[in-house]
Amino acid sequence: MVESISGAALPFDWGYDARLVIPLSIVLILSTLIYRLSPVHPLCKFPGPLWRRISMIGPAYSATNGRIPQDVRSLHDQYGDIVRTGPNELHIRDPTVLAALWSVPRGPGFIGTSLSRTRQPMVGIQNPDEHQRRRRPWTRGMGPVALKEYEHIIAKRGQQLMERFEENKEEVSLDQWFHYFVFDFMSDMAFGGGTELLRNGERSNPWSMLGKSLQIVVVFSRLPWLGVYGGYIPGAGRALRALQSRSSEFTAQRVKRGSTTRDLFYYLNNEDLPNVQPPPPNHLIDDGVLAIVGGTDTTAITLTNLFYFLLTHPDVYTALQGEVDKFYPPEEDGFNPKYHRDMTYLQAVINETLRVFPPNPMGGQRQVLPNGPPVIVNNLHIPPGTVIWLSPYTYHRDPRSFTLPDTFWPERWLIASGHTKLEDARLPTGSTGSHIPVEFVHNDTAFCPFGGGPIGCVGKGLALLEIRTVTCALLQKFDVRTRHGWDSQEYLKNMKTFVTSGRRPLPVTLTLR
Ligand code: HEM
Repeated sequence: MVESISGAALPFDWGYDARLVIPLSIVLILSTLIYRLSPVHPLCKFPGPLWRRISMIGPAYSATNGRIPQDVRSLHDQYGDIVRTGPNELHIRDPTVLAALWSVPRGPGFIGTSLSRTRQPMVGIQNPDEHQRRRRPWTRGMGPVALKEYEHIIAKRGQQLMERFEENKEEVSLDQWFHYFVFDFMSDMAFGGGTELLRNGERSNPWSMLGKSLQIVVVFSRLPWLGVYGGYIPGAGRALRALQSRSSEFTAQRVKRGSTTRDLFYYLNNEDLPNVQPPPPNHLIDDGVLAIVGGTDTTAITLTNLFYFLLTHPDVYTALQGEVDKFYPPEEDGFNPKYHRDMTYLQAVINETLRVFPPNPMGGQRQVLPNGPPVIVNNLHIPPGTVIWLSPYTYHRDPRSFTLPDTFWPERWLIASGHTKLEDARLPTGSTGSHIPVEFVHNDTAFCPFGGGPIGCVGKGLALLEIRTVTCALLQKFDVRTRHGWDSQEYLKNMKTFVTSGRRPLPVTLTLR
């Protein structure tokens, strides 16, 4: 019989002296801390705040303030391009190594957010071969042939959006309607139907649990082991379980119904390859959640930010309206994407919106394989097991890559692509001089709102198609004006990033053109 610390006899023999538990734990914790601070730790040569080297608990807690991108940018300004932000974590803001680092495999953050070590959507799979296998149907489902099929769904839902705009034109909350549009479109596109937010409003939203518990999600993504235990706490993963169960319902209905159109599940379920076995149901359910989580907020936030910039930069609005009117006069079908590729100013405005406000400001986490070789790029040597972050926000706001990085200036894209000469380009809104006051720099490699490499955003083409179509159709049909009394500064206040950069209200009035 062994005694407990309080001296009472324990009911069974654990095979060791229980009085040693506390002292041994203290020794273990202290030796771990000393190791993490010591010159023998593999990341010792990288600078960073002392408290971040000790444990991930502090950084995970500080991430709940919703200001991770801004905080990381300050750390880079203080410590340089490579900062040790955790015992085993680096943030890297060096465009010369970025292209190579995109091929580092996925990091462990999704283990925490999906509350499971074993069950992961495609985006969370760390093993590169398995990830590549799971990504194949996604690549088919997001390729040019598939996108062509989705054009009519965008047009149908886009038409419905314009009708709602017309009915509510006195006061329209653009952010809200863009969210309704992306959810209805994504449900049609992924599952062949299932939501009617454009018709019935938010109360009918079967995905309303999305966006809940974001502060917990961000903590679990920094402390994956806690996420795994968190999964056992009743209530902790309620939003995730609800998402899975909703996706499970939608998936079951969709698989039972079979494909009526070539939707995303047509590819994810291998219906396009009759000789190939369909994947296990859990893969389909998790990838259904991924389509909703990855493909809705990001696109709606970009559309809202784009119109925020148009409304606060009247010269840009006028220039874009001119281009839309040239390609989509009233008699043209505003939902037909046939002119998109010629609309250089539209693309410049979209790029600039994504540069200043990337909807996923921290991008996708990476980890050098723990049992593999180190990653060596130029003079940078990253030891096995190191978690790395390549934050689009910090790359996009680096003056070495982009002139006046905090300024919204779509013309920079036209200058960089040779469509406009620097001396002929319109200056940023509100400029007083006759030329930009600094040397023009533009580094395309540092532009990464969709991440990059073999695990970069698979939905980029679809997102751009949606954004271009809705922008053209809206500007073709309506004049958009801010609601009287709206304070544009309010939009910038309380911008909080947990996973995405969050949704902010954009109230406008619309007038039929
Ligand atoms: C403006 C809109 C969007 C932005 C800014 C965006 C951004 C991103 C980023 C930063 C990543 C991580 C990439 C990396 O780790 O390198 C990602 C991954 C992903 N995105 Fe998007 N995304 C957008 C729209 C979409 C859409 C419409 C879909 C369609 C369902 C989608 C599906 C995915 C998927 C499935 C992944 C995981 C890819 C993988 O693990 O292989 N995204 N996205």
